[in-house]
Amino acid sequence: MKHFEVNFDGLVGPTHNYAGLSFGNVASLSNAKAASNPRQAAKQGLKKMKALHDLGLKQGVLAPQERPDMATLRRLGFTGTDAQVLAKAAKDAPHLLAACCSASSMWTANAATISPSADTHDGRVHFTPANLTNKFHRSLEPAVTGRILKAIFSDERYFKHHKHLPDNDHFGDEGAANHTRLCSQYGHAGVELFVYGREAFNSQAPAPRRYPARQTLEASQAIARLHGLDESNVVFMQQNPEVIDAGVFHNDVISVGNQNVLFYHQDAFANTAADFAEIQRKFGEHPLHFIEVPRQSVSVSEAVKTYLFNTQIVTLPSGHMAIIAPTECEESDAVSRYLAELVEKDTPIKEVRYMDVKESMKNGGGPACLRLRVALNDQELAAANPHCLLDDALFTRLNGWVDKHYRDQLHVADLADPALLTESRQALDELTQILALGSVYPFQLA
Ligand SMILES: N=C(N)NCCC[C@H](NC(=O)CCC(=O)O)C(=O)O
Repeated sequence: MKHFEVNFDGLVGPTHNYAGLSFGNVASLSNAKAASNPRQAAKQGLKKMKALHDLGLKQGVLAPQERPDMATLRRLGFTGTDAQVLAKAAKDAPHLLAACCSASSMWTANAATISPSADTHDGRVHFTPANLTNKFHRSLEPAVTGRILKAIFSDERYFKHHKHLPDNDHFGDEGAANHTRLCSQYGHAGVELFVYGREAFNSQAPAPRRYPARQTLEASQAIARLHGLDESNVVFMQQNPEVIDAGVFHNDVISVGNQNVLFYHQDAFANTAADFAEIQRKFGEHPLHFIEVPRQSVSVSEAVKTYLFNTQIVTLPSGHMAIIAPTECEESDAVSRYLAELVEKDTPIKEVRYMDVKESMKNGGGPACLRLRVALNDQELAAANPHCLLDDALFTRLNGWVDKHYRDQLHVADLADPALLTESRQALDELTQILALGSVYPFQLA
């Protein structure tokens, strides 16, 4: 049996904008109210997907959410026609309108946590959408995320879908951004690392003071239980609260793993020595590479600025690993020097590829935020919706679809434009046909 890691990248939605919605996310706040370019953002994302496909990797596409989220605006008390709802929200509560227009579902690392069949008790692939409770605009995502995942992974013989955790900060869950899996081969049982920011039911435990810890230990434990993971294959690790306060709002901004490599910053974790000893013990005999980046080489603030750790480490068909980094890393002397040295060292990482995802980066989303990893064997892959797997034809078709429907400039003031709602719904209606998703959006189900 063959095994693959399939990266499902989020397609950037037509309302991509900079609204400064994410307290604790430095880029989101510093670019608040800047003009965005949704067309370019979507094309940058597609280009990254195509580049990974061309490297010989399996690449999937996840559809964006319906925005503006009219159902939520109505639930919050705005009434009348769609145009009236938008106008009233823009006048009385522009912050709510912005939240209901965010294209944040593009960062599919936050869509869900996924455990491959080799790790779970029932031998199925388990999916739990993230509740994203810490940010209102993101808390609007899980129901539709669940529907989209079910439309791709529908065969119950292979796939098990759970409901997102209770919508409360005690169970704040940010999905795969705080979850990494180490393994010798994708199809072999691995060690799943769950990294959390605070303990919700223990006020004595360490926690950040300035910025929120979005993921709780209790949420991570619940996911491990739901997915039927064996205690001997799971490690719960606390993120260093000081780095959360320095702008590391998800663990994937300070560490990334792939197969037998864990690449991380010296300051990433609260209890590095004890946690790594547990990982090593649970991982067994196979060689494991802990690649630590010392703060003398790259400071935490440089890592946050450049997203050195929000890189994708991928295993190429040759067996070597490549690191897919944002161009911001190339533009930093310290980081580009570090990466040039890294590929010469005795580790599996042998090449660096820089990708331009600047439209996403300005909201704090790097290459790794834009993808959700799903490890599948060949039977599971054959059972997944083939229309969501990228090939040259789908790449060309999606580029044409973006050209047809997307604006090349969007200001926060444009979010109330009723034409944007019509354009977005037309685009998404066509997209569900291209990706053969059926009806997944509220406007399609109404
Ligand atoms: N690290 C990972 N995996 N994902 C990055 C998510 C970025 C996202 N930004 C935003 O939601 C900003 C939207 C705005 O401000 O308009 C967030 O903070 O949740």
